[in-house]
Amino acid sequence: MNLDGLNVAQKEAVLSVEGPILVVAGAGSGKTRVLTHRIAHLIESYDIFPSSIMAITFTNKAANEMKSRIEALVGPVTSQMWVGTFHSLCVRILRRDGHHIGYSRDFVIYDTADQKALIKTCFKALNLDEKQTPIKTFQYKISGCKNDMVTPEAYEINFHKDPRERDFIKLYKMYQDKLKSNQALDFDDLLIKTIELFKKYPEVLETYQKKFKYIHVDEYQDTNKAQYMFVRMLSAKHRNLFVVGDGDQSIYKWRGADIRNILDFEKDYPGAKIVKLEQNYRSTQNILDLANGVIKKNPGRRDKNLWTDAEAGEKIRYFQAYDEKDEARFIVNQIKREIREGNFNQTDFAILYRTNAQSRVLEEALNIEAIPYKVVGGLKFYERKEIKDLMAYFKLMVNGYDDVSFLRVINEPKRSIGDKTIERLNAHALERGTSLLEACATVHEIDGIGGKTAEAIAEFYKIITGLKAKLDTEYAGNIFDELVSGIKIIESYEKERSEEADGRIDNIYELKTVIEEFEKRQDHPGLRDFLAETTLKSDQDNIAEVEDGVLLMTLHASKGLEFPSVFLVGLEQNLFPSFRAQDDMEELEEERRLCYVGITRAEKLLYVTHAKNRNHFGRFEPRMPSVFLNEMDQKLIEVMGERSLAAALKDAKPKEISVFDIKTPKKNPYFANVTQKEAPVVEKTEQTFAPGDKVTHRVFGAGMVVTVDKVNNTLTIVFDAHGIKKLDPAIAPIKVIG
Ligand SMILES: Nc1ncnc2c1ncn2[C@@H]1O[C@H](COP(=O)(O)OP(=O)(O)OP(=O)(O)O)[C@@H](O)[C@H]1O
Ligand SMILES: [Mg+2]
Repeated sequence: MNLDGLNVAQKEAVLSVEGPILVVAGAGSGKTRVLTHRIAHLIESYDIFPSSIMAITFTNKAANEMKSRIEALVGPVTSQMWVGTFHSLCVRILRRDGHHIGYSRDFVIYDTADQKALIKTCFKALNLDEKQTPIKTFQYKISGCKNDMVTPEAYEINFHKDPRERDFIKLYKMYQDKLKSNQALDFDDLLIKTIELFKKYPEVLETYQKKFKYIHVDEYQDTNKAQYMFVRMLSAKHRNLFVVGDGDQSIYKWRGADIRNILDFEKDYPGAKIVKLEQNYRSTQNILDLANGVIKKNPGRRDKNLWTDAEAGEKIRYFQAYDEKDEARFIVNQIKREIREGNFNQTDFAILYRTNAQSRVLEEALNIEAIPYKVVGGLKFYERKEIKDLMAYFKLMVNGYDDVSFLRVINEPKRSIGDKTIERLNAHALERGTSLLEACATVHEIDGIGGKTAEAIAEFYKIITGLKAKLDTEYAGNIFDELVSGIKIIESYEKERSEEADGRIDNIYELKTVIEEFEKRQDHPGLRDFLAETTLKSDQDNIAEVEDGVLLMTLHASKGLEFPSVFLVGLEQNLFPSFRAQDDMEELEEERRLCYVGITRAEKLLYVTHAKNRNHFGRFEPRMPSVFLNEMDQKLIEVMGERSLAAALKDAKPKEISVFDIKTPKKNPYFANVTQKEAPVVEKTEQTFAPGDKVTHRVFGAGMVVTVDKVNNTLTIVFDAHGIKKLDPAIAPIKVIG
């Protein structure tokens, strides 16, 4: 096999055939390339059967990419290898051998929606109240347990004394039983059950161990406990495990990824060969220097200095925008200019942001200039669930006959209105020849709908018709506010306390911003007009969406990918780094790794932008530049706008942008309601903490202290909905609750 396209260190890795091997290296140093070449080399030079090779990665996109890279090297035999995501490989194993542990080969896989429906059934059976604990909370908790391989039984042993955990224990057990009796597995189970199979049936494990003589894992730094176990068991016999990763790119702690898997590789696999790659083939030296400078600020990492043969390249282009629209306009103008000057094609650009809600303004700016774009791994703004729901409310206000919109929102957020009730309402409407909405007016006359359900429907009717009456007199922004508070949609997402729900809340406020901006351009209250305009616009959006457009995606979705020109946008405190990092060092370090991932996606040109003000939660607020901007070497930066980075940072008084100085976390509007309900939180306290203490944190909610480290002054706390965190008790807004 031709190894010309590899450097010395890469060759060393590719030519290592036996034993455990870890390739640990920074971004763009060819880890994925080494992994695919190694597989090709095994086949071509050692006549290894393709069917004895396994290669694992994290996303379907990455798996397909890997397959085609291998295929380009060795041709169609690729199809005999097992190349896939952890989940897809486990499915294959369970289809063949799941019968040992009671699963037929036709088991079904439950996606998140199915999973939710099943949890709901369990809620009913156990008489649990969805309003008290949202289904999502338990859904995340189950997933968290499974990622850490904690069974219901194990959970019970640890937490049975805690009365607040009893419901969860019952639910988790019932959920597992029902999955089993439905012959169903959820995503997390795919791994868990495979491991269970291997543990209970060593002879089954042995056949796979014998079959897979060579196992490969890309992005090893993001494996969680279950994935780690899976790999460990499979490779135990031959010990030919080849993993590649970069501790600096571990960005999935919130999904249970454990960076220690990579740090401990030598310990876990004695005699392992470690190969380090230092030459980067992706980016210019300026881009690399910037990345190195930022990631260096993370303590406790092994320093590695990426270098490149490539030229210094363009400087990093910095722009401070007046607000998010100005930022979007700047980006679009730059894209247009670069294309016009023949430097890049439209497919060469990627815009990376921290939160999904940021895409809206960017999409709009691209639309105005008719630049085709594609939102990768996510939905366009107007296709997102919460936005569609609110738009359906508006449609229903404008047109009470719109039964489709009615059905979309009658039980959204949850009002305990089930299929039976809908059938009865429908029959009632048919009988009277009215719309479903009108049928609600006389809900108390319908047989079989009574009590709370009837009240909920009556309330729904009241809200819609009440707002309908104001459509021509009241400003759309106010109607929006009344609707959102009337249906309690924010509260319902707040209760979930998950990243996903936080994103949805962001989007809801973003919609308010859109509405208010629209209205500013009108001389009359304009919800009707707004609705008409956006419906048209979102149709046009579809026209603009093409495969070869500008790419928009979150930083998380960009891992492993590369683009000639990258915009890293919204570099502002409490956005990137996220507000979650404001009093949590570990979160901040994870955000910094995310920043490193973002910077290192760029090949030739990198822009970093931030806005001085931003519409956020429906308010126009001043923003502080991100602490990461402060960490960027200004010598590498070229100022694009009127204001230099130095000036922006000076204005913001460096003190204010150092997260280390923040003692009192700013109140976060997400949690405004939650905070009000809780007892006042003592900020700086003389409280003492002991392992086992139940605590509540203003942002992360309820949790339990696991360890108290007096030397470093940190507490390790397991939060119900946010996993394990290390916090400084002097800074974090925590309170012992008994
Ligand atoms: N020896 C080499 N000669 C030429 N190009 C190379 C070489 N090694 C890697 N490359 C190219 O450099 C780019 C980055 O490689 P690759 O994606 O494998 O890096 P990586 O370490 O997996 O990055 P990440 O950490 O971002 O996943 C790719 O375009 C790859 O083809
Ligand atoms: Mg890679």
